[in-house]
Amino acid sequence: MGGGEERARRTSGRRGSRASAARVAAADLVREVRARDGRVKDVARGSAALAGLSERDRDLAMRLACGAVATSGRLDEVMGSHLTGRGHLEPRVRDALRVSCFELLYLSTPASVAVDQGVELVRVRSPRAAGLANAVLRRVAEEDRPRVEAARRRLEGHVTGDAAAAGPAAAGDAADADDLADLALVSGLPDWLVHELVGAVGLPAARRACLDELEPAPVYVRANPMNLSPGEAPACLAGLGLGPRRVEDTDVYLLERPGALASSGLVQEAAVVPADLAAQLVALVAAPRPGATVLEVGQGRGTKSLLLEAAALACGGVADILGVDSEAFKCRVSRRRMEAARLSDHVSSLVLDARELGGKEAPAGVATGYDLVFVDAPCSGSGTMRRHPEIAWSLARASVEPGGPEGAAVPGCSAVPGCSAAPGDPEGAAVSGGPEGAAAPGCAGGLAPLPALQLQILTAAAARVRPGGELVYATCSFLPQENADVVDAFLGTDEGADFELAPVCEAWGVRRLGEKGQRLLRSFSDRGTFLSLPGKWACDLHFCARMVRRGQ
Ligand SMILES: C[S@@+](CC[C@H](N)C(=O)[O-])C[C@H]1O[C@@H](n2cnc3c(N)ncnc32)[C@H](O)[C@@H]1O
Repeated sequence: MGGGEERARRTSGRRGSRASAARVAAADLVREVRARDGRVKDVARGSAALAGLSERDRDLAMRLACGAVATSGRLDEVMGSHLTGRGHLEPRVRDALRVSCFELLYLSTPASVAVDQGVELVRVRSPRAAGLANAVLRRVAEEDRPRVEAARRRLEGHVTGDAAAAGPAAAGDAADADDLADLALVSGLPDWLVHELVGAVGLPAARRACLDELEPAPVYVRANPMNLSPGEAPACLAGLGLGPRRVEDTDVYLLERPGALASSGLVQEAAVVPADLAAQLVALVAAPRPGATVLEVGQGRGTKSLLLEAAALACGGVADILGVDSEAFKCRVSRRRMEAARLSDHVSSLVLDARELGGKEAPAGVATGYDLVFVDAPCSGSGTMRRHPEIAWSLARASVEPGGPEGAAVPGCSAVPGCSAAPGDPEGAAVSGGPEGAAAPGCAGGLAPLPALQLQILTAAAARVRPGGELVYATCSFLPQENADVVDAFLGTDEGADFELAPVCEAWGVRRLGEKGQRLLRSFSDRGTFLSLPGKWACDLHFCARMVRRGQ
């Protein structure tokens, strides 16, 4: 913070109030995310202001910063409607106003407190903008907050079956313009993503997802059997006060009080693997048998490798996994994690562009045929926006929808005009470089750039499945363009003609679950593929499809 801002902060308490440390930290985070075009979590990790706060204030600062980023476009629209004729907002003033506008619209803070704090927060940034902030925030409190509250009540009415609260549009599952407007207002998502969400999961599930969208994401863990026996996990988690709740009869636990997980050392020691329930279930669909050979494509920092091994170990023994990823630093992180997990003899990492996996000859270090090839594809991350709030308003529609405006694309489509930028992928859809001249085949064939890259990776990886072996394709996106469309396009290629779709519920790792776990999986399985939806268990939206290569 500059000296001017510090002076302004010291003198800001005109009527005895001053901006709270949590709100100042939130506005700092929002500014940093904008200035660095970064991710909230990465910026938060290095934030001294955040580190100096109490746990309660840190939680509030994170809630405000994540919310202000997740709803930024919606907040600008609301604020913009009260700014007409009032001139241009300096970016640092806009950052502070977004934080306060989010608090007014989406948190239960009394309006008078949120407005007063908002004015003081803006005064810290720019004393002369305090009057403008006062005028805008008062109108947001009087006009927009009641609109959001009413929309929320209607959505809750639909979800709980309270027809009086739901209002006249209660009947039927087809979304009309009022439904879409309510969903957009309550979730803060861009209109196009709301539209896509309803198309992908249906109106009832979209309502639940939109109601949850701005709540803190739940924390799920499962034990790494190499360091903590699954039988001892519940007592260990409960003893630390984490409030574990078992998900049906799986080995996955929801932590009802996850606050102490970070300081418990369990994650650093690789005793437990934190990952959303959806990711944990995808790993069960892809679970390798003990002793199986596995090629994991898009290994990233190794979370799924740990989950795949946990599933194999729970059934008697380790699998042999080779993970490939185009990002060298992720491979380094993954190797470190496997050492901590005592799995480095069984899981290795290779820096490789997966598009090089195709053809008769396998690249150096890669075997010719694997029992299982698991493609954890680079994707938009649209199913994980609760955890990665910057995705919602930075994801370029044209990167996932064919025929969109030029310029929104992913590297690897570089041979195709307009393919040069990257979408807002939490796990690096943006790959640097790529094999010489490797155009994404689908780019020219009607797929948008990101699905085209996914198809190219899936097709190349499929070449490494042995006859009779399995190919699992997964994304953390709900967009059909990245999911079923890619799988359908793959099955239509020469390589794909050798594969047939196999129901996820018949996967070995799923059949080994008890009745309740299998029922949970079945509830997420539509036409044989998997798409997780928020319901009894809050979770991200992930997709996976399982395919088997013909022959033995
Ligand atoms: C969804 S993330 C994988 C997450 C990872 N499996 C985990 O559980 O931590 C997709 C990964 O694909 C990698 N990736 C993107 N393009 C790639 C390519 N052409 N070849 C190999 N990996 C790629 C990204 O670096 C990213 O780590």
